[in-house]
Amino acid sequence: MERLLTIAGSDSSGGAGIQADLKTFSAHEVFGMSVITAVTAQNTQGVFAVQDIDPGIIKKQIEAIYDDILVSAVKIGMVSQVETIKTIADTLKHYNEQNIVLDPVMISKSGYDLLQPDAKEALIEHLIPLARVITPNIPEAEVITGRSIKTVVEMKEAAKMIFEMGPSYVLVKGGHLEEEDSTDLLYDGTDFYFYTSKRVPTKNTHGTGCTLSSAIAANLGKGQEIRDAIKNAKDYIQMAIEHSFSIGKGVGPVHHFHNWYKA
Ligand SMILES: Nc1ncnc2c1ncn2[C@@H]1O[C@H](COP(=O)(O)OP(=O)(O)O)[C@@H](O)[C@H]1O
Ligand SMILES: Cc1ncc(COP(=O)(O)OP(=O)(O)O)c(N)n1
Repeated sequence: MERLLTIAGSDSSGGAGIQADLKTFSAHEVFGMSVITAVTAQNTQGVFAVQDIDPGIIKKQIEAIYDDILVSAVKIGMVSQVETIKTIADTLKHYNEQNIVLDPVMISKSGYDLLQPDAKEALIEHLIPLARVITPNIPEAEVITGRSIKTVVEMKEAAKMIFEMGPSYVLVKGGHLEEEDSTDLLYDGTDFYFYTSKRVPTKNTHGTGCTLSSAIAANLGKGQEIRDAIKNAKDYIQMAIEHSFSIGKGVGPVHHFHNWYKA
């Protein structure tokens, strides 16, 4: 069985972060493992506090896994601070990990800084070059490139700029563009590929980015080619959003299907 690792933060409400990643891995019938970078106190209404995990313990968690278990692919989510980023990058380089999906988590939908503003440069310098695929949403792509993105043409320009930072592929997600469809675009350094789905009219989109990146990692871990991995992950997130639901008073979580592709 494929062995998938998520390196990310914990979401106490279970909709995003490590919890969403592990649910996604289970739904894809791969074995999930986790390295926790931070513990957040959050629910459907917002993020209220963050406790970063000591970088030494983050390193030990990664070593404990790699010294014992062959990892099929890794998803990286919330990395919080400069020392966390450097530690993850150095340790994954030590183990020569190539199959990395980087979700450059920066600000929660409720507006909380999940990446400290002074850590942006470290993310660009140390983690982006290691990524097989990076999956920024539009606000994240704007921060990384320093450019405003309001159109598909601007999404393409941003993808090109981010590609120059060293990942093998860039997937700019279009969930934040207010259009009838939700279109993500992949850039491989030469061509653009579009992944379009009908926008689901729901407020319950907590954890969409985490789920999509984990599904891509699971598919890559199974040996799928990048374009199939993204197409299948996009189908998964579409179904998960279509079946999202309200818990609590705010933005509810997406639903994770087991055996969804056999349904
Ligand atoms: N309302 C929606 N209907 C259908 N797909 C959506 C919707 N909102 C987001 N998506 C899709 O979910 C994934 C995550 O998108 P996005 O919201 O851009 O990222 P993030 O969750 O990181 O902010 C993308 O594939 C995007 O196209
Ligand atoms: C611990 C943790 N990690 C990541 C996120 C961001 O999740 P995302 O799916 O990108 O979007 P929102 O959940 O913020 O809607 C998070 N909230 N918590």
